[in-house]
Amino acid sequence: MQTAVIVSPASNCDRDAQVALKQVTGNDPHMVWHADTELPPVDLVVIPGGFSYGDYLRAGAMAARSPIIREVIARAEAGTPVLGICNGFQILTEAGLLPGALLRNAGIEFVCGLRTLRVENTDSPFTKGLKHGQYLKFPVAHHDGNYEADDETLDRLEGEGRVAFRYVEQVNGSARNIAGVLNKQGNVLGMMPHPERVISPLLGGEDGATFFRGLIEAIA
Ligand SMILES: NC(=O)CC[C@H](N)C(=O)O
Repeated sequence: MQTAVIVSPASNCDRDAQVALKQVTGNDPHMVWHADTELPPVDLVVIPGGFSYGDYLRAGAMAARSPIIREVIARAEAGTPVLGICNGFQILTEAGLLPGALLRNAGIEFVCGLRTLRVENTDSPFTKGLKHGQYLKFPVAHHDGNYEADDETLDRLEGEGRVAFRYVEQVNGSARNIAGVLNKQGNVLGMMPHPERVISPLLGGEDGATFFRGLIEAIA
């Protein structure tokens, strides 16, 4: 099992993603710089959290135009699973791989801490190992996590089962408490909460390890 983590200037969860992937796959992921134009053959691409390009213009807007993202889009279209966490989710919407946008949190404040999510989809590689209605506790840490899309898009996402995770309480103003969404094919997931930060009791929880184990088993 080979994986890749995309690293941009001011990514800050790339090391966490690297450690989580090593823990579940046994292999070191390829750390791929944003300016690279090619990805090695991999079974999974992770775009980690952070403040790529200082969140300049809009969070994720500049990283979405990085050379490597053209290759990520090509892989996603060819069916490779792509996971965007927090800033990675922002990059995926800015790159057009996922619908909607991540706006400034309602209330303007940076939100930080463990939040509970409910699993809403079990029909994608990312969620196959989970149970519908299962609760997961993942940390959030963002100022632009307020997921918005027009009503037609939101209804379509709901109707097609593409809401992967929902917060059980209001966290940042997100429409319908959406915490994570899938693309139509189910091989691209964007989520604001951070599973890579809870992969051991030493880090305050193991729900992230459960998430990554399920994902790796689904694509093995
Ligand atoms: N943890 C992160 O990835 C932070 C995401 C982001 N740039 C924000 O604060 O909205």
